[in-house]
Amino acid sequence: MAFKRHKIAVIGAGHTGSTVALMAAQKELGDVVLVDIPDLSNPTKGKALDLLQTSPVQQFNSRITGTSNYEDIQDAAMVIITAGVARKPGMSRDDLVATNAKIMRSVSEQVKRYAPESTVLVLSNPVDAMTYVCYKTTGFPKNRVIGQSGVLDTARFNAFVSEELDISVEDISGFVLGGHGDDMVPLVRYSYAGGIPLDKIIPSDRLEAIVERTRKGGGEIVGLLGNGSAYYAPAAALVEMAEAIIKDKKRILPSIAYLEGEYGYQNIYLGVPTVLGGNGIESVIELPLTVDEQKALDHSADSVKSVIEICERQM
Ligand SMILES: NC(=O)C1=CN([C@@H]2O[C@H](COP(=O)(O)OP(=O)(O)OC[C@H]3O[C@@H](n4cnc5c(N)ncnc54)[C@H](O)[C@@H]3O)[C@@H](O)[C@H]2O)C=CC1
Ligand SMILES: O=C([O-])CC(=O)C(=O)O
Repeated sequence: MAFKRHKIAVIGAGHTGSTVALMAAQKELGDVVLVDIPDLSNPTKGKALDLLQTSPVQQFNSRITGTSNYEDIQDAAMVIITAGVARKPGMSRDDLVATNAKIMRSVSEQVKRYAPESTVLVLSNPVDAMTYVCYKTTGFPKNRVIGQSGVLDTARFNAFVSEELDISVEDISGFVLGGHGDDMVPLVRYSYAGGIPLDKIIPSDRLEAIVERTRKGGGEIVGLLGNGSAYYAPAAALVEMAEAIIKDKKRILPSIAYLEGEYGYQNIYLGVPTVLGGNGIESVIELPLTVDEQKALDHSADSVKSVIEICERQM
């Protein structure tokens, strides 16, 4: 049997979608099909053509095409959903729920129809609830519907620690649990620099400031950009998850996973440590939490549940 490149569909060709297309192609993870809603002109085709023309310079062989026709995602192995509106200064991610849940349902119906065997990564906010909507709409097994938050939140935490200590990002491994909101739970107790627990080398007030800045990391960028939200680091996070799955790497990465009893929760999508490989989420890793850590996680899960309830009333 001939070997073929994977097809990766990226739905939503805005800031994050087009950046994902470029980063995935640069890594030659597969041929990328960028999809967005039809327009009088054809910006999605135009973006894809521009992106493709970086390939001779950067020496990658992945193809990138643009379309507004879902038939073009037929049999994609992976679908990355970035479609939806982004928040503006003064808004929370949850303020996007009504608009983005509608978009997520219509996109997920197309994914179910044209790429029924795909593994889906969801980015659109509020992402824990949007991943739930995608799961319920596609009816795909839970291991194949996965949300992105923790890779990005951990990257922010690691970047701040690297700046604080003036040491390489390569040696820092932070750990963030919970929903992708300001009440997410960065767990200092499970965070290290070169194997050394962070609380041994960073004073507690500085560490608390880093935790707080991580929680509000998305909002900091929304405030600075003025008209939209972060996209380079979110795209890099999606591509790291996609690579772990496409190459069956079995990496331990945080994912937004459907929980059926893990950490004490049922029927919810929430950020937890997972093993990501060829079968998507191959397992959820449960860790012992202190009473205070569990309380913080419960608080975050309650916020996610209330947004999921809003979505369920619309479904
Ligand atoms: N989970 C996370 O960590 C992060 C989530 N986000 C979220 O990702 C989403 C996208 O952000 P950006 O790319 O910056 O926004 P953007 O506005 O640049 O791009 C969104 C694109 O989605 C398209 N779109 C809207 N409805 C569609 C539909 N029915 N079918 C196909 N495409 C459709 C729009 O035309 C637009 O091109 C937002 O909801 C944002 O809040 C962004 C960064 C991080
Ligand atoms: O903050 C936002 O609206 C976008 C996002 O989720 C992030 O950058 O973490």
